[in-house]
Amino acid sequence: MTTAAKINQPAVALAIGTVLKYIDEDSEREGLWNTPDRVAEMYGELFAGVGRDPADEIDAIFSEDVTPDPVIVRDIPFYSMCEHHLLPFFGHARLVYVPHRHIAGISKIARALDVAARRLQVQERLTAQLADAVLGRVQPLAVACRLEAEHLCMSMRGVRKPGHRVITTAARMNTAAETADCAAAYSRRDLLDMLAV
Ligand SMILES: Nc1nc2c(ncn2[C@@H]2O[C@H](COP(=O)(O)OP(=O)(O)OP(=O)(O)O)[C@@H](O)[C@H]2O)c(=O)[nH]1
Ligand SMILES: [Zn+2]
Repeated sequence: MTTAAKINQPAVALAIGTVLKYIDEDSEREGLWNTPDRVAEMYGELFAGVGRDPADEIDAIFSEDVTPDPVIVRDIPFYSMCEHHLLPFFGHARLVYVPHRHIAGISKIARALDVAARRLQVQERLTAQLADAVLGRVQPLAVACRLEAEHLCMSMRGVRKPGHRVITTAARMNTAAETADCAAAYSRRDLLDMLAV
């Protein structure tokens, strides 16, 4: 189990205070008095996944009722932070996995997504980290994820395209010797097709 890296809130608050001094014409005004501390506390929440392994969240694994029939979880909301602009990107995730010897507690998949999302991210890496967490911990025959999101750095600034959607996918086959043949029954395309509807 990895230990979460707690952000240094006093140091972050100090830095935010400096930023405020340079971006506001009157950074001493009442409305901003507590802003550095508030933002530091908020960053503690938004970046609570730093130093944690998303796979550790998948700690309810069951060995009964396992059949190799695909399990699909869809429309799990997530919020993450773009590492280029420190602005949110947010949307919904879908995941399909084909059980082998285990099924996962479904809420644990959403927890793994949250841990991976609560750090500075790009959407592609977030998608891959979720697929890898399920592959590593549940050891299914195959798993695929699809994330659909809007990036505020593309909506409220820069190219200014509000309402756009970015779709990223990650598919993983279990290549362990005992599962390779069964996993081969599913192609990446099969899995991604299941997530497209
Ligand atoms: N692939 C990928 N790109 C991202 C993600 N989030 C933001 N970006 C992009 O990262 C790029 C950074 O480009 P730069 O040219 O360095 O930054 P910029 O001048 O602010 O770019 P613009 O956003 O085009 O104004 C932009 O094209 C963003 O759209 C992400 O999750 N995945
Ligand atoms: Zn960005």
